[in-house]
Parts: sequence; structure tokens; C-alpha cells
Amino acid sequence: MHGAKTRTIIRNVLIMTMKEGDRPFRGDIVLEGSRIASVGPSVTSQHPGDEIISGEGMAAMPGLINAHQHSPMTLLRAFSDDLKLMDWLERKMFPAEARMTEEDIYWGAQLAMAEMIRSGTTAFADMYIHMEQIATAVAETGMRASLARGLALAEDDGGKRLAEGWDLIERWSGQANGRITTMLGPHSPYLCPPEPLKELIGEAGRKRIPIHIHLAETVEETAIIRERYGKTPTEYLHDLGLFDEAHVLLAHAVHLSASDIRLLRGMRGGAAHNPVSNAKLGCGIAPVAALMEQGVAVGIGTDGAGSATTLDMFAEIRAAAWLQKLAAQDPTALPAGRALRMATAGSARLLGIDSEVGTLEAGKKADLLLIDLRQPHLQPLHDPEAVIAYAAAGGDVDSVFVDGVPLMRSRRLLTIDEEKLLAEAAVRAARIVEGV
Ligand SMILES: CSC[C@H]1O[C@@H](n2cnc3c(O)ncnc32)[C@H](O)[C@@H]1O
Ligand SMILES: [Zn+2]
Repeated sequence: MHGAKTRTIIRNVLIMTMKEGDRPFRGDIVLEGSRIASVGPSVTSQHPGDEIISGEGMAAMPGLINAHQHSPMTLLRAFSDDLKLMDWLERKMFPAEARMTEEDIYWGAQLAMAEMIRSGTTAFADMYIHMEQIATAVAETGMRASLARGLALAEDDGGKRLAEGWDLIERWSGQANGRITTMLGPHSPYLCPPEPLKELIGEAGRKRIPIHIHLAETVEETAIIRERYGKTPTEYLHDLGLFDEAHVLLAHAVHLSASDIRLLRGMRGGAAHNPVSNAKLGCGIAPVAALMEQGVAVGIGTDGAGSATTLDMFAEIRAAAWLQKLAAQDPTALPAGRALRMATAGSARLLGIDSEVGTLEAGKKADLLLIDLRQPHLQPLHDPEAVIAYAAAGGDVDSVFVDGVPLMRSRRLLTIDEEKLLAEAAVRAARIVEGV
């Protein structure tokens, strides 16, 4: 017998476990409560009360994990494009963000979550302001998230924002049935001077709190840090003890020298690659293959919708593969299966949740998606991994489960009132950008 937990059997589905070395195969996936009870090729025996979902024509894979973004920036989507990063941030984003209320943050985050669920993302790492609002939206929508209050430590605010960062950690770690985890979020080497950053790193180390930080996104950043401290941005963080003290989620990691990459060897956490944002802002191409060769975990993120425009992780997977091939002039530089594993198991490692999610296997949390393969652009299926990495888009996702709970079935969102959300977002977005 199977006890009181509800069981859902996804029958006869093409299963992509995303475990290293596994090939796609047809079989059943059994969800029991919040976890995966079994994943296998044999037909599973049915019990009274089991819910049966036909997987005919579908592929199942672990939920995509967006390893770096700023969710409320959906309200700034396509508000300002085609500018250099520093101009874009200082002239457009920061002034617009200064006009955002707590309620704006809530609705912007919910808009991001609707878009993420619709495109197969089940978990994300977020760094922003008014994080309580984002945490509330995560709890309500049923997603999984790692949340950090973004901190520009160069600005003297009497410790107010840092206190908000610690408060978030205290109040929200482990909330929403364990779906919410937290980090500290010093923004970047260029907005965080050595003294307060060293202090924060020491405190994070003592309390075992992970750190989410932007690193080496542009050549301008490299020049600024060289001028201020005579080091590369990576050396700057390394010399402050960051990689010894904490699990670290590095966003971008584009401009790394060979010796920078060696400094990252053995780090806990890893780098979140944001290929679309990096391409749109003209930042450069992160040395993904070289990082992986040195054993540094690499995941995939979108960055905020203010730069990436969409939160569709399938677009990022494709861009990641293309850009590595282009940069190396070598089609083998980042194969389809490896790009898919980066966006699932790789990102899970960066968020520190790889023991729970990121692959489809018995015992893990039931965070997964079903892709509808019965569409012209996804047929035939000579190589399912290649079809999904190179041809699928967020709109092909049929169903999404987190913790065994369906958040979308047959493309209908089950935890979000989309009509109300779209109306709220439109009014708020228009007000925020007025006059900026
Ligand atoms: C203080 S909360 C986070 C902060 O980061 C800003 N941001 C968005 N995208 C980027 C990026 O690509 N590089 C650096 N900073 C970025 C966002 O606007 C928030 O102010
Ligand atoms: Zn960012």
C-alpha cells in the first residue's frame, strides 16, 4: 500500500532524467506527495485514488532553474534597450527602481512567475529590493526560489539595507514548505568596497550563508576594478576571502582570465551564465567551456527581463550552446545535452539545492515539466535532447509541477489569476517609467 499521500502517475512519457550519462527513454514517473517515488521503463501498477496523466506525445524533464535574475524587472521589459550596461543602469534602471513601491515589486515578481511557469521554470535565484514581497509571491505561486536582498555597499544608508538582507534570511529561510532559501546579495565588485564587503563575507562564512554576486560582466568593470585596486574583479573577490568562506553564486563571469578561472577551481557554488543578457548588452561571451574544464559548476540564468526581455530559459539554453560554438568556432564546444544539464542540474548546484532537484530520480522533489512534442517544429525526434535544446520554446510546455503540485496543466495557470495580474502590471509599469 502507498499510505495517505496522493499519487500521480505520468504514464508512457519520454523521460529525460538529465542525469549525466542517461539517455531519454519511455516509461512512467510516479509522484508521491512532494517527491518522485519512481522513474522507470516498466508500467507501474495502479492503486485506487491514483491520478493518471497520459504522457503520450510528451517529454518529461526536470524543471528548468533560472540561476540569476531580478524578477520585478518584468515591469521594465523593453523600457530601455540598446544602451551600455553602466548607462542603462544609472540612467534608466536605478531611477525607475527608485519609483517602485512594495506593491509594484509584488506584481512585477508575480508577472515574472507567471512567465516562468508558462515556460517551464520551476525555481529561480533572485536578487532585488523589497524581497518580502517577492517571497510572498513565491509562497503563493508555488514556485521554488533562492532570494537575496541586493546590496550596494558603497552607499551609506546607516546599515538599513544590510539589515533588510539579514532580516530576509531570518524570516524566510525554509519557508513555503522549504521552497524558499536565501542568500546575501552584495551587488558587485564595483558597488561594494573592500571594507564592508570583507565584513559581510566574514559574517556569511561564520553563519554559513551563501552569497549571490555579479562578477566581471563588462570590460568597463575590469577597468574600474583595475584602476581602484590593481586587480581583476575575480582577484578582488578572491583576496577578500570570498571563495574560501562561502558558497557563492557568481552572476555573469564573462571577463575572466585563465588565472582568474584557476582561482575559482574548487569553489562551492559556481557561475550563472546569462547568454541573452550578455549578448544584448554587448558584454561578451562567458568562458563556459573553460570554467567547466576546471571543474567549476555552470548554470544558466536569464538576468532580469529589463535586459534579457524574456525569462524563457529555452531561449537561454539555445543561446548558450550557439555562443560557445561561435566563440570557439567549434560545434562540439557545448553540445545539446550539456546545455540542458546546465539549465537543470547545473543551476540546482549553484542554488545549493542539487540534492533535492535538478534531475528526475526517485527520492528527489517532484519539480518537473511536460513538453508537448506533437508539434511540427519538434518532429521527428531523431535526438530528443537536440530537438529540445535547439528547437523548443517556452510555449511548448504543457504542464509544470513543483513539490508534486501542478502549477500549470494544459497551459492553464493554476495558482495565478492571470487576468488580474496583467491589468495590475500594465498600470504599474506605465506609472513607474513616466518621466524616467
Ligand atoms: C540592488 S538589487 C539588484 C540590482 O541589479 C540591477 N541589475 C539588473 N541587471 C543587472 C546587470 O546585468 N548587471 C548589474 N546589475 C544589474 C538591478 O537593476 C537592481 O538595481
Ligand atoms: Zn543581474
